[in-house]
Amino acid sequence: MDLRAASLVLPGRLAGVSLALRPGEVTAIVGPNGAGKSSLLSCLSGLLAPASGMVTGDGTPLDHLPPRERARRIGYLPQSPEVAWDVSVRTLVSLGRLPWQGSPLHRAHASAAEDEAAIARALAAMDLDPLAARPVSRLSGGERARALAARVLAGEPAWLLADEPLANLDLSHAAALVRLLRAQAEAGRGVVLVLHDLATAMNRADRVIVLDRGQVAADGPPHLALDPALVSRIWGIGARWLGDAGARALAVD
Ligand SMILES: Nc1ncnc2c1ncn2[C@@H]1O[C@H](COP(=O)(O)OP(=O)(O)OP(=O)(O)O)[C@@H](O)[C@H]1O
Repeated sequence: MDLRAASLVLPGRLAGVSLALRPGEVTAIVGPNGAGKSSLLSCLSGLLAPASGMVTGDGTPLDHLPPRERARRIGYLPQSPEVAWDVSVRTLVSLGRLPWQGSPLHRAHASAAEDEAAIARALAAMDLDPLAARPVSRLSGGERARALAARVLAGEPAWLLADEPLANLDLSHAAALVRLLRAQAEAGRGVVLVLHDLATAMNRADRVIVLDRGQVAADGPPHLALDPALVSRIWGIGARWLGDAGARALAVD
């Protein structure tokens, strides 16, 4: 499924954003605080309705899809997800399978074995096996972030939309999550990440969208979208890229 945004407007947040996102790629959305990144990701997930404009998946407006079908297609990890109940990590992750559960006669119904296998894959991918029985209230901030990411991964959606998924992770878990998301894209899924770390966007994304004051300021391959002159202008800093392709670092004055 492709994912398209047409002229999205949310007063004070998005000022006419149009994008065509492709599966099989890691797309990074970057921009200063308040640029509209989270608002755009919420609209792309179908959870926030724009005042005008439309988001479509393969030409179908997202609000025409039944909620479970939309959830099977689009997994969304918000910036500060709430955990409503103090369940175990395993139970939290298993909630990611809800979109696949329903009547056994339903076309998209998953068997219990498929659910178990997806939950096991997500727990292992986020290095949560030793914590699976632990109540969520007794996790560190980064462990909780990994559990919430695993919940989304367990749903095995066609699109993974994640708002600053690396923010609370240590270096090795952040690197593991980036590798996993790249592998998901290589397997044909769509991956869209809001990132603050421009070096991760430069080195690990296939495409970078720079948002500024609710508008797309640049959109393209990382080395073009993250041109130092544009970075300097939009973030209001002196910026230079150092090092070789794939391992660039941003030097900020
Ligand atoms: N629920 C809301 N209602 C109205 N305005 C909002 C709401 N949430 C955010 N805003 C405003 O919309 C603009 C864009 O916010 P958004 O959270 O999308 O930015 P962002 O780029 O994700 O920022 P950050 O990097 O700080 O997370 C900001 O000016 C913000 O103050």
